[in-house]
Amino acid sequence: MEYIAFPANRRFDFTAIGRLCIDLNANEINRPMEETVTFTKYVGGSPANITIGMSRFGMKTAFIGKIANDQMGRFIEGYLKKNDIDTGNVITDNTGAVTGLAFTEIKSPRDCSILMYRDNVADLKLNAEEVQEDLIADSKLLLISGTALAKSPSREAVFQALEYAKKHDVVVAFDIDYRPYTWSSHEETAVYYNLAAEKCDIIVGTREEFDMMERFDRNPERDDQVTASKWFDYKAKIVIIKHGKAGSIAYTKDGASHRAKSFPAKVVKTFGAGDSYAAGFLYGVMQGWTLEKSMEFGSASACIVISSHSCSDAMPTVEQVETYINRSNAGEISNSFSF
Ligand SMILES: Nc1ncnc2c1ncn2[C@@H]1O[C@H](COP(=O)(O)OP(=O)(O)OP(=O)(O)O)[C@@H](O)[C@H]1O
Ligand SMILES: O=C(O)C[C@@H](O)[C@H](O)C(=O)CO
Repeated sequence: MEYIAFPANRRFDFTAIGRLCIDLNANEINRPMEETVTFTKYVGGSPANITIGMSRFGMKTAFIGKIANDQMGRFIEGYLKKNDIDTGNVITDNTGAVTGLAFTEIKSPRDCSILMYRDNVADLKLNAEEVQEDLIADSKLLLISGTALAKSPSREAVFQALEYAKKHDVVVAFDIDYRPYTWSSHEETAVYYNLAAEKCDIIVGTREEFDMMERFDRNPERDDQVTASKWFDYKAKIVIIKHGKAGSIAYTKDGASHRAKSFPAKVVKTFGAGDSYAAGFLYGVMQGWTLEKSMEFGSASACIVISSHSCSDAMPTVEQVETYINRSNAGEISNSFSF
């Protein structure tokens, strides 16, 4: 059954708008960041990670964003180009804004956190006039990421992109991607997340992220099915609620639910699971696979990334994901933690 009809004859399969930042992942792992000394630099930013993942899967990809006019901005742009991501709508800031930094702390495979430096970041200075309509019009799928809604003018840029997507029948996926450090209040977050979600065909988030969106009409009795059903009254065709190691559930407008278990993994760090899962799932849906197969592919993709030190660098190829699935099903991969 086809849940999403993607437009044909578009130059790009997948275009994302939002955060381009730098991950600085602690090299001395399994200890608090107070005790770490060295870090490895990777390109980061949830939408950037997802785009890199889609590109590794062989999709034709592009990015809409803003980078700092410094070495970090040029590092990011060079990495996107090296990964065959079109950067024609990646704008260099001229106001002296800086690159967002995500310092990652790996106290243990189960206890990871991210310290984010987000003051005066270039990615939130993308404005609506800088969003290229012709790029969106030439894309099959547009990904928006929740954190880009946190401040103006990035907020208005996202809504402009949504208007272009609607005008040109571009499918829209919304990765909720709630990062508290970037928002000033829960109420403001819920307002803008709901306004954006109403315009999206696919919505992906964790249970906690949907709870945040339901702030104004929260009902403790609400379950995933009720949460998902709200969005089918708008534009949504697929709503996915992620539950970490417990797997994920996709709900569809026909009232069906589709479940996926997680795969065993030798976990190094937990973050990056959501981005790699989203890339794998969206890739599967774009291939016309069943939701179960797409979720399975996303789940295995996530395991590869959480078993690695990085997020962006670790984004796998189709062959690597298929091999992971086969090895896991053959019992060759166990749930273990690397120490
Ligand atoms: N410990 C784990 N072991 C195996 N698979 C996992 C694990 N954690 C997450 N996953 C897989 O990744 C998917 C997404 O993970 P999760 O629900 O944690 O999303 P997220 O919170 O957005 O991730 P992130 O930590 O990157 O923000 C899960 O549905 C599952 O398939
Ligand atoms: O999205 C962010 O700003 C943090 C990412 O760069 C980091 O790789 C991560 O947390 C992935 O989920």
